Amino acid sequence: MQAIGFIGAGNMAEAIIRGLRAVGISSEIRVTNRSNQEKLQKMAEQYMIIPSTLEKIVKESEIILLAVKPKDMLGVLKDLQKDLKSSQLLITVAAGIPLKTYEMNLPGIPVVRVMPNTSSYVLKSMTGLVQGSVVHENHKRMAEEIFQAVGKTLWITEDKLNPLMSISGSGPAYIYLFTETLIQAGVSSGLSEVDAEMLAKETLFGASQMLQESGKSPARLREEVTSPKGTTLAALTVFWEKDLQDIVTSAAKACQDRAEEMEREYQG
Ligand SMILES: NC(=O)C1=CN([C@@H]2O[C@H](COP(=O)(O)OP(=O)(O)OC[C@H]3O[C@@H](n4cnc5c(N)ncnc54)[C@H](O)[C@@H]3O)[C@@H](O)[C@H]2O)C=CC1
Ligand SMILES: O=C(O)[C@@H]1CCC=N1
Repeated sequence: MQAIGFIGAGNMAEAIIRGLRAVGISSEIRVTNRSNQEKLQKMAEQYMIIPSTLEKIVKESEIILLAVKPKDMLGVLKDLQKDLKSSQLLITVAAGIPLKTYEMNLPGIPVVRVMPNTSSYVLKSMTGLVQGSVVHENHKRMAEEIFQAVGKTLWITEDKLNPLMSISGSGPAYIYLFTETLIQAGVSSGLSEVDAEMLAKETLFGASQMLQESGKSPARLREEVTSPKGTTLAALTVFWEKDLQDIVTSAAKACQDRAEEMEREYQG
């Protein structure tokens, strides 16, 4: 894999870098971070990254991966305008910034817009990828190589990226919230916090593995837990009566609406 430079060393950058090193990718990885230089030093020790500056990253990386918050992106694009070359590939993980913003600010530079998730950390990301207008097959292969190393990938069109984000990009947070509420339910029923946490987490791990390995659909797996007139049915009936489907659909829609709002804000 070519030399990669990360601009931004937050949660998402660390998850990807950790994943790349975990699968044995030994390419040069340069990283710059505006805040928290201690974190950069720690990452140098843990993942053999080279703490760097934006200027050096532009000089020495074939792939530049933008991992700053959307509000900081326009500033970074301005900083990149002078020295970036069309032989370099730009990959952005930012939510809510359309491809045209990158292409207007950096004409002629190939850009791939991606939406991974933080499970890159454990090589289980689900990453959506969208190709920009000057992206060739070799650029697609370069982007795919990074994200296939840290999980599964799916090429889609840009109009589907916000729907994808509302499922797999933000989705881990929904699962963590559900886990938190399950732990709290256990505590409310009299279990200790420690026991409730172990029960909820192990249940989530087991169910995830069943989804992955059993070859059965989620509906079929649910039915196998649910005895007629039994305890599970009593619990599921509460989810249905309170319209869990409506809650989840509305949450995914809110996620997409916010992304669209950001896209209007950041299209400059
Ligand atoms: N956290 C997540 O689950 C996901 C995040 N994303 C996207 O990833 C991007 C980063 O998100 P997080 O890692 O969660 O944010 P974060 O806040 O943890 O990290 C961003 C980092 O960028 C640094 N930074 C800001 N401006 C900079 C500059 N000019 N030069 C160098 N470093 C700079 C900050 O100091 C910070 O450490 C966002 O655009 C977000 O939309 C995408 C998918 C999932
Ligand atoms: O919350 C956010 O905006 C980012 C995008 C997907 C996950 N986290």
